[in-house]
Amino acid sequence: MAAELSPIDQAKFVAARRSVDFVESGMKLGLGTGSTAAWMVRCLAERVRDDGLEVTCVATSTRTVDLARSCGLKVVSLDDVKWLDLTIDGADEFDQNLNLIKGGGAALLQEKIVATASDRMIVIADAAKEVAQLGAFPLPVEVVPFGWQTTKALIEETLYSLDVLNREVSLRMAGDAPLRTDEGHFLLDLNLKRIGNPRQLALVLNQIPGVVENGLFIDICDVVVIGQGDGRVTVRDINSGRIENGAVDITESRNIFADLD
Ligand SMILES: O=C[C@H](O)[C@H](O)[C@H](O)COP(=O)(O)O
Repeated sequence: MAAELSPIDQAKFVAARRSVDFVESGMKLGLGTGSTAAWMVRCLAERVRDDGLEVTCVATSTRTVDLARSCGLKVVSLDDVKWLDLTIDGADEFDQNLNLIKGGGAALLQEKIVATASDRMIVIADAAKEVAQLGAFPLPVEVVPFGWQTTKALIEETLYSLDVLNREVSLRMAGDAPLRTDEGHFLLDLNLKRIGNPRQLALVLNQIPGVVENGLFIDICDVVVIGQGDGRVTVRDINSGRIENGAVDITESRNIFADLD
């Protein structure tokens, strides 16, 4: 129920609710992963039900596949459709250029493949995710399990050569064992505090043997929808420079089953 939601969850709902206004019937859609994306999946399912929209969805994690199907959405594989009209996803941080850190929910690899295969990517976020400089959120890097400690050492060496001052690298755990992504890989979280040159870092990380992908999304996001706990919402389009302010009725979240992950 909306009255029981924290302001941050209300803000996530607001961004998610506004984002599904961009969906048109016939679209092929990428569905992100995480608590904000989970709201979006529910809002989308409501539009499909109430407005008769017909959409085909590709999900970015097994969690999102399960949620979308349980909401009655049609989910296919990316290989079934190959290209998408629009992807809507959350983020851990975004800057003024709409470059992102993603992967806090361990889904960065499929998220980056799906977003890159989309004509447009919309990021949905609460206002606290906006930063002047990326890096306060530890940067997730997906690595193959084979020789992961060597890969970690190579990452640390690379950070040193780039003069990155803060370079704590830790293996993400799930209880007593390393967390496995949907693709069976491990995740290293790079606590860098500040990322001076995200474009350069994204490129050099992916050149290290054993690195599968990193959580920096550079020049991928087109639009950010920023929600606030009181219902205010801002839509910012990086290509047109257009900024639109509006509001969402937060009581609408009562109609949506709020099984947040
Ligand atoms: O791997 C997970 C994703 O990149 C999420 O979109 C990101 O962590 C944001 O998640 P949330 O909406 O739960 O803050």
